[in-house]
Amino acid sequence: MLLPRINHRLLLLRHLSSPPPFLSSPSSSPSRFLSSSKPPSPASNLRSGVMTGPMGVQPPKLVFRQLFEKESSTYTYLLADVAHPDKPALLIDPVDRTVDRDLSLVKDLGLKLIYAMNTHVHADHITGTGLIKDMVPGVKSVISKASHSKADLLIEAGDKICLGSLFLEVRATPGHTLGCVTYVTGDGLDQPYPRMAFTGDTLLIRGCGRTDFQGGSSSQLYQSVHSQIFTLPKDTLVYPAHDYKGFTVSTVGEEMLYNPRLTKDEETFKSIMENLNLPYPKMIDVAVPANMVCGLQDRAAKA
Ligand SMILES: N[C@@H](CCC(=O)N[C@@H](CSS)C(=O)NCC(=O)O)C(=O)O
Repeated sequence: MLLPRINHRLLLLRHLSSPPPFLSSPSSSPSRFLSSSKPPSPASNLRSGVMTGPMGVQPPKLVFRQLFEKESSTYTYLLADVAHPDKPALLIDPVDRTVDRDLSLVKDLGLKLIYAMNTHVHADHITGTGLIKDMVPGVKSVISKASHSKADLLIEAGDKICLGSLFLEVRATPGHTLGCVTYVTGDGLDQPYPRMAFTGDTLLIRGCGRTDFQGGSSSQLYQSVHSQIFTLPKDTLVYPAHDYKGFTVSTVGEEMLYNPRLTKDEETFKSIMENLNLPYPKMIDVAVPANMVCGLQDRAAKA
């Protein structure tokens, strides 16, 4: 069967100097969100996992699912633009063990998976991006250039990853690892509201990623969170790559108030991080080399 060809140069807009047409219209200025006489209510934005725009009058566009892998307590996220004829979709931080489940959901929802993305080189599980590439022809694996890993698309801060008419901004948030990034949904009237930040292991709910291996640095993580995440609107939803306590989602405002590590000054934060005394992840020696090639461990060994 012939699959439609997708021009990935059009989908990945590097260091966009001027906003795309839909953002340049005066009606899409962020101040319109504030000046709306009818403020958005949660009910108007979230219906059965489908988000609409801030006024609740736009056709639903984003299909969003949070999926859990219980052995590593990892969250995988599925996003799709269902208003686009192709229904393009992407997965953030898929896990090898749950690829079948994730792909079957993609199929059930009639989506066309185009990207399998990582927020960073994981140390506790093997990414599903390699398996997904094998199972779904045409899917591109994505990871940051700063991770020094192999993938089809090596992204950098400022890149925009387009998904139909939705897009994700890339923010560099090193600290847990050198190459950690946070993907943030776009800013604009036709983008999901509130914005959503996929923080990987940089910012966890009431916690943060450890900084004691893989080029980690507590001072870098502190700066990353404060400059790249805590500067987002306070109602931005925070979706981490892990949760060990049963939380599913937080907001920037909530973490700015209640995160027990990141509400402290930098020196106190560093001391907290130096004294975590966490055992190394059980799979670190297998997971890191595999994830440096986006999980294509068998192929890399054979090559
Ligand atoms: N026990 C797990 C690993 C737990 C762990 O170290 N989690 C990491 C993220 S995965 S590398 C982390 O940063 N934790 C921060 C924290 O405060 O818990 C295993 O053996 O896999």
